[in-house]
Amino acid sequence: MSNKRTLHDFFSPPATKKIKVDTTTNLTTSTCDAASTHETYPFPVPQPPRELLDFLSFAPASEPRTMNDQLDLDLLYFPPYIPKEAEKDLFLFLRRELFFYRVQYKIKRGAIETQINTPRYTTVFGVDESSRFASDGSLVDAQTNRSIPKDRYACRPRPLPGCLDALRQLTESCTGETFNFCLVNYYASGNDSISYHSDDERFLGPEPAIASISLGATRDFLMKHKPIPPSTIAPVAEPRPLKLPLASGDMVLMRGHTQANWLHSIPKRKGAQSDKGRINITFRKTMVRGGTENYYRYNVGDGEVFKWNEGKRAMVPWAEVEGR
Ligand SMILES: O=C(O)CCC(=O)C(=O)O
Ligand SMILES: [Fe+2]
Repeated sequence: MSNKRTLHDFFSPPATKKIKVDTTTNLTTSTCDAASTHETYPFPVPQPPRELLDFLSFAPASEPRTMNDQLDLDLLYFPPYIPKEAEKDLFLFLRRELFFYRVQYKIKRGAIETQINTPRYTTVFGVDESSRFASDGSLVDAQTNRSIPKDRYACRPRPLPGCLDALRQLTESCTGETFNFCLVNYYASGNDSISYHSDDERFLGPEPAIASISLGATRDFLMKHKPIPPSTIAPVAEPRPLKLPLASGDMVLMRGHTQANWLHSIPKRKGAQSDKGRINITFRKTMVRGGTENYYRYNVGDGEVFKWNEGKRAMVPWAEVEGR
């Protein structure tokens, strides 16, 4: 669990090579100071300032606590993971520079259709294991390296911008896991939330590892075991619910049997810090196409783009900002 390669190395071009900016595809690779662009991005995402990257490369900022003393629970908790010197600037940078969505969709149960308004801002980057992004930003088949068939995806997968890809690399080296997706949540206030769920979709494989980084306002992360049928009660203590008050810079790695057996949530919150925003970044590994479709549908959707507005101190529709 060490991180010998610095983020400086990651962003610096190799000494012998010239930075190559591909003008035909509107994509710059993340090895230089140029902003990350892609035909699917509404606007470019700049690289973080050098000092921020320097501090980030000292992650993890603490030794992790293993939490596996309960039935099916397997967590690594880093309080904190992001160094103190970087946590606030990273929060401000990501809130200011990323594009977000407020996804709405309908679910049908029997004859009843319900409108769901996702109670937080979301955005997502990445593609499942069947494909990868070539250096020109196009998608190629992971096995053959040939362009993917046009109908492989109904959605339009987006590569991780340099800032999130640097965090991904760091997190891979700190956890020994590998990730191909990055989901970002922005909770604008204590009124935004995520209800109890588990990230146990089949497209993540049998024992998915999910690294979850918190920035900004402290929010309670609640966990509870899924109901255990009475007949299968094992001769172990009944699992107790957990409450982790996740502070800015903390990371929780959920792995092993956790997703299959535990639910987690960020409930609405009143009082302390409830007027402050919080960013959550999760890194995951999606095995098949269905996962890519699912993540873009529920984290980008087809609604308008939001961007942080410093004057209004709020996410506002990007079209409004641009005067389009
Ligand atoms: O915001 C968090 O800490 C949790 C987010 C989460 O559970 C998810 O995106 O699946
Ligand atoms: Fe989750």
